Amino acid sequence: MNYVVKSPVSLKASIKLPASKSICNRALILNALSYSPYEIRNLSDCDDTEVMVKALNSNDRDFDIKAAGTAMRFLTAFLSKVVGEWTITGTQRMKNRPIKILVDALNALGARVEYMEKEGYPPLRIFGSALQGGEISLAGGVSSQYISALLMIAPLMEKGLTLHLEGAVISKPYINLTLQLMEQYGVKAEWNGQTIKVRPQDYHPIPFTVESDWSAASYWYSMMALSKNAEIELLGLFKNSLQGDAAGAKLFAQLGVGTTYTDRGVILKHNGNRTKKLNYNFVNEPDLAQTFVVTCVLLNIPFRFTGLQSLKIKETDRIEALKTELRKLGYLLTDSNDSILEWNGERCEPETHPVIATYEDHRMAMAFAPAALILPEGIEIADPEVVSKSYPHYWEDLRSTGFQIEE
Ligand SMILES: O=C(O)C1=C[C@@H](OP(=O)(O)O)[C@@H](O)[C@H](O)C1
Ligand SMILES: C=C(OP(=O)(O)O)C(=O)O
Repeated sequence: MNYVVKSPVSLKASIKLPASKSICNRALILNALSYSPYEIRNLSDCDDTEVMVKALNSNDRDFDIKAAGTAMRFLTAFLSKVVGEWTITGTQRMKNRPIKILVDALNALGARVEYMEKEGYPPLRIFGSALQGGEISLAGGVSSQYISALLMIAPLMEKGLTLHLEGAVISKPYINLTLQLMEQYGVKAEWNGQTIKVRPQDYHPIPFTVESDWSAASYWYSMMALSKNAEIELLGLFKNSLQGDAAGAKLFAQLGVGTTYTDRGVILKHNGNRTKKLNYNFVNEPDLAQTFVVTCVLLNIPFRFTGLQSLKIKETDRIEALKTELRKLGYLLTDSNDSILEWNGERCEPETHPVIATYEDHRMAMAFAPAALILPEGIEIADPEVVSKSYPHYWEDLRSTGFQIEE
């Protein structure tokens, strides 16, 4: 199925964004580890959180977490300390997303995790037992989710855990998010330079409410940047958010979108500033990269984005996907070093009837939809249901604000 998305005459929106799946999936693990009697409030109904809820509440021994990176990594660590024999698998893409760094770390800490198919990749067979813990080194430049996964189970290891992170550490705000949430559940860690230390401790259950998702907010910021006449309010976002992607607000200020914080969320307004070129290192906010790439070309703002090394192992190779799909709209992007994407205004003939492929990647669909505000014919998006990974109500929210969406 494809959707053709067409612009509303004017865009007036007050949107209740989905809850952050990163926070939901951590809170679910921490609730389980603290034997919490409390139900998490404002839990997302997105796929990535649903697979986690299902796994944690089932009596099965075999889990399919579909396309959820956090669920794959967090549950692998979690299950390795729950006595029993478990298997965990996911989509075809998940079977090609590396997990060796985490598996090696767990095995070095006393776990027994084996590959069921290809060495280094899911599916996995996990023989859960009490974990000894101790001191290990692991690469910090592939995915922070391995580190978050280990940290959450660390206080329950017999000797605790000392993690030496090797090389540059990517997606650091997600590690901070993990540590902050652990602290809310009563566990302290120390992070000095390249070393994170967690002593043996118990978690304490707390009532917990999940914030709205700053990554999801970015698509509405993009719509604001691309429309002449719009009023957009986004509910449930906080200035002092635990989420690294809250940094998107500052960055969008350079693309003409100002943010006013209220006691119920944010109000977006045009601020009259637009940079001539945007240079930015996305190493801390990889999930915002697609939003900014698409928004910049449509605003005709050249850019040089670095720190994109993790994009190749996400839901799809996002660097390739962006280049291929923007070429259909007449924009020629250049990549280098597997981590840099640039555009200096290079154009080519656009396709007459472009259809944006989404590669089972929610962010491809969500980042391209705002193009409807600029392209006279609207924008056609293939397999639009992919948004359910993090934002199941995305198309309903667009419709509610006047976008026309036809199959
Ligand atoms: O820990 C998390 O919740 C996440 C960490 C990031 O992954 P990497 O650490 O693999 O970059 C991010 O891209 C993902 O959407 C969610
Ligand atoms: C990369 C993402 O998710 P994950 O790695 O958790 O599958 C994402 O949501 O953009």
